[in-house]
Amino acid sequence: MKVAVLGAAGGIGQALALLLKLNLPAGSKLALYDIAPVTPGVAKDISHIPTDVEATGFAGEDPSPALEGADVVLISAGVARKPGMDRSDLFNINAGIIRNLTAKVAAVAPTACIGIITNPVNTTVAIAAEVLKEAGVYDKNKLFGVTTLDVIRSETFIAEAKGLNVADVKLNVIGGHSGVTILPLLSQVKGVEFSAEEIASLTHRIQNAGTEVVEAKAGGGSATLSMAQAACRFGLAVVRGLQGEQGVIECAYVEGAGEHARFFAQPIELGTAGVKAILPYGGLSAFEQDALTGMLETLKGDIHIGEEFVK
Ligand SMILES: NC(=O)c1ccc[n+]([C@@H]2O[C@H](COP(=O)([O-])OP(=O)(O)OC[C@H]3O[C@@H](n4cnc5c(N)ncnc54)[C@H](O)[C@@H]3O)[C@@H](O)[C@H]2O)c1
Ligand SMILES: O=C(O)C[C@H](O)C(=O)O
Repeated sequence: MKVAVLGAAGGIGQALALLLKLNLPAGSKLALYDIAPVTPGVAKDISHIPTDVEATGFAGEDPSPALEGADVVLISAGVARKPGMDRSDLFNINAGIIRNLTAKVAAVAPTACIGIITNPVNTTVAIAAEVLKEAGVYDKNKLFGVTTLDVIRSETFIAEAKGLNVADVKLNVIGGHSGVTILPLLSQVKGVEFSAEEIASLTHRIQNAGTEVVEAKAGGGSATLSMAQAACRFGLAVVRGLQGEQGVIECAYVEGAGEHARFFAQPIELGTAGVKAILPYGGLSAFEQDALTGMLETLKGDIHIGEEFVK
């Protein structure tokens, strides 16, 4: 199994590279690419860690050597928010980066599963899909917006608020990855009751958790370490599915049947060819139904911007 990380010298990329070096199955290959000249050094650095994962690093304008033979490509290349910015403010720079990198993936590793971390995810995934389509290699079962950070935040905040063992907290987070489009289904957490105030405040905290980190980092960027853990969890799930493990389930932002929007974050089962099945996300409370209805215009608008960018 070969996993490539594009944007590997960044805050997410370096931490993700470390986690993958520690956690990928024995015999895996890990290719790190970034425009930053330090990238071969990042690979050299983690290559001294004694695990059976071979790390190589590539810098410069061309990601092709990192992509050759890749089964999974995780993309975190691009700029991050500063206080006062929305994720959509990153579009002007990140849209072009995702377009160019996805075109390289289409040319060099056209059957790879691609996980997009770069913001604004609601839009960058639509850009990647259109680029892959233009290249004639789009497989909707192999393109994912990585929304796992919303899931791990939900698990953490709910466990803290209710005094639960975090390992016991399971829920789906559906919709997209920004503001009101992030919808944690708190009503599905087993064994706890939430008051209406708790539902409102926990939902708000999960939706604004990215901003919480951006403000706390005071101009030094956005979430990197928690994001790396989230991307590692998701990347390993994709690898486990590709290797034939049964019952591998995560939420991700994928193109499904389009009941709500072309792309929608929802629970999926991963298999040997990417998405094996889109799973039902379960019943919604009245609060969640309203929130779902209320987000759709924003989500569809974000997707439309991505589709138009490529046309
Ligand atoms: N999906 C999520 O939940 C989530 C969470 C956190 C951050 N993000 C997003 O991830 C992205 C990266 O965040 P970060 O904190 O790692 O930023 P960063 O600035 O620390 O790292 C970005 C890296 O991308 C590299 N880069 C830029 N253009 C490139 C290109 N064309 N090819 C290859 N590499 C390129 C830079 O050299 C840099 O090393 C941002 O867009 C951020 O908003 C998403
Ligand atoms: O908030 C950001 O800009 C980064 C990321 O999307 C996050 O949720 O932390």
